[in-house]
Formats: sequence, structure tokens, C-alpha cells
Amino acid sequence: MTHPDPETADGTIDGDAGVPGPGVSAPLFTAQLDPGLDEALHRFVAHPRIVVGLDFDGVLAPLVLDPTTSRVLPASAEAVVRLAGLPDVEVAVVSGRDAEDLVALADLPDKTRVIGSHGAQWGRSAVGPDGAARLAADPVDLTEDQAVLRAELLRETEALAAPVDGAWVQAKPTAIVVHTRPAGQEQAETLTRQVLDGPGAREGVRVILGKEVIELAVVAVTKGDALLELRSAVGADAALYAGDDTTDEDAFTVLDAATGDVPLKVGDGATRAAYRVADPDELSAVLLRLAELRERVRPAISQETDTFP
Ligand SMILES: O=P(O)(O)OC[C@H]1O[C@H](O[C@H]2O[C@H](CO)[C@@H](O)[C@H](O)[C@H]2O)[C@H](O)[C@@H](O)[C@@H]1O
Repeated sequence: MTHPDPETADGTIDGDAGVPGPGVSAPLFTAQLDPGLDEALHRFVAHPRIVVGLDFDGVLAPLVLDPTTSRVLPASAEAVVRLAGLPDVEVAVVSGRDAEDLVALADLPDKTRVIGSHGAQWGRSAVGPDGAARLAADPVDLTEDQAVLRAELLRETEALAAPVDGAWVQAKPTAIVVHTRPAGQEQAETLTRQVLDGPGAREGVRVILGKEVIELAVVAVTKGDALLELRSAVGADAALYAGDDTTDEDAFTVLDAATGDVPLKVGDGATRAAYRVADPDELSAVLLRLAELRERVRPAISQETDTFP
């Protein structure tokens, strides 16, 4: 036990009895949680209305060679379902991926907010007539210039990637992504330089260097813009955001740990986030803990609200 927990003082709930490991669900192993982070979670769940923003790759889903095989860790999936079912909790998956992709891969509860393409695509998960998950969203509107630029970037990057063993190009609604993870290191570095000096240097292109990816976007929106907009749209009092990559730093920047937000870096590397966990497995533990804490305090908040309308 790392945090004084009034809810467990009478011994009726032992929230720390579990054993860490894949597939273990709550009650959770908070002995492994950093005490500062656990305290921040306690403060966070006490806010009346909260936003929980979650990056996908490297956060909900471990990084893999082939992005079509990415899957959310089972414990995180369980936590997302629990959080999304609670009143005044807005769960949003905020990713650089195409939002359609996210809905197909993430197995999200119905009506979960999905923000794709680093904030350029907004929608919700929905169940289609066939029972399969689908995205309910307005289509992305590119200007004619942006659409032309995107098509040219696709052509140019494909020509650069073609001779490089393992490298490949992903076309997304607002960007083109060159993947170098499966390529040899030297070839990956050369290709990265070529992409940056060539198509990446064109006017109107926003270059995003991610984990073994060079993304060339034709719109300028960031995850920080998206998180601010989401927070204001739902009237949230505090936000938690978990991310692992460079683009997530934009989201951390718009949060303030001093006022109850929880900017949470997943993995190594320099960050502006106030809190950190080592990997997606540890993030699962945090999300289950978050669900457990919010489930406990939310009824108290609602009673107070009823008493003082
Ligand atoms: O914002 P995110 O959800 O973190 O998305 C960022 C990029 O994620 C994907 O690429 C990353 O994950 C792949 C699968 O694990 C991995 O192979 C790749 O090396 C990573 O960079 C996705 O394919 C990109 O389009 C996203 O922009």
C-alpha cells in the first residue's frame, strides 16, 4: 500500500491485494504504482467531470512491426469499458492513426470518443447493422491544395521507399507516413534524410518524427489542440492524458499537474509530462486503478450535487 486510502480503512475493500501480470483485473496491484502518481489519481477522480485521453500505439497497444496487428492490452480494454460507463467521465482515444483504423482495431465500447489523425478527425465508435464496430464521424475535408499535396507526397515517398527493404508508406486521410521500423538502421537513416530533404521540405507540409516513422501531414492540427477542444466541449474540470511519442508532448503541454491534470508519459525519453510509467502494461495498472477510484468517489459527488443543486 503506497497511499493512505480512507476507502480501505475499514478493511472492507483491499484494493492492493492483486498480483501484477497480464490479464489480472481489479482489485489492483497499486503497491507497484508510484506514490506521487497514485496521489494524483486520487485528486483527479475527485473532480466532478473528467476527461481521460489515451494515445493508441505504444500506450493502449504495445508497439509491433505491422500496425494492422496492433491490439489493446486486455487489462486496458477492461479499464476503458469501466471508465466509459461511468457518469461524467469522457474517454477519448487520441491518436495519429486514421480514426477508422482505430475503431477497427481498438474494440472500443459503443460511443467512445475517437480523435484520429492527431486531432484532424473527430468521431465516435458505433455498432453497425452487422454488429461490427464502425466510425461515426464527418468525413475529413481537405482543401483542393491539400488534397493535391497529399497525393504528390504519396507518390514521392513511395518512390523513395521502394528500393529500401522493409520500408513502406502508409496513406492516411491528412498525412503520408513512411515506416522504417522493419528496415535496417543505416538504410532507415538514409531514407529518413531523403524524406526530410525532399517531400518533407515542401511548403505546407508539417513534419512529425515519431517512433520509426516520418509523417508528412497536410494539416497543422496537434493533439494539444484536440485535447483543449475536447476539454472545453465536455466542460471538464480536469484531464488525464497518456502518451508515449513526440506528438503526445503537444497534449502534455496543455495540461497542468498543479491544478489536478495528469499528464502521463508512457516509456523512456525526455518529456514535459509530470508523471511516467514504464510501458503499456504499467499503464493498464494505472487505468484499472483509475476506474476503481472513480467508481468509489463518483456516488459521493452525485449525492453532494443532489443536496446543493
Ligand atoms: O498517436 P499514436 O496512436 O501513437 O499513433 C502514431 C503512429 O502509430 C502507428 O505507428 C507506430 O505504431 C506501429 C505499430 O505498433 C509501429 O510499427 C510504428 O513503428 C510506430 O511508429 C501508425 O502506423 C502511424 O500512422 C501513427 O501515426
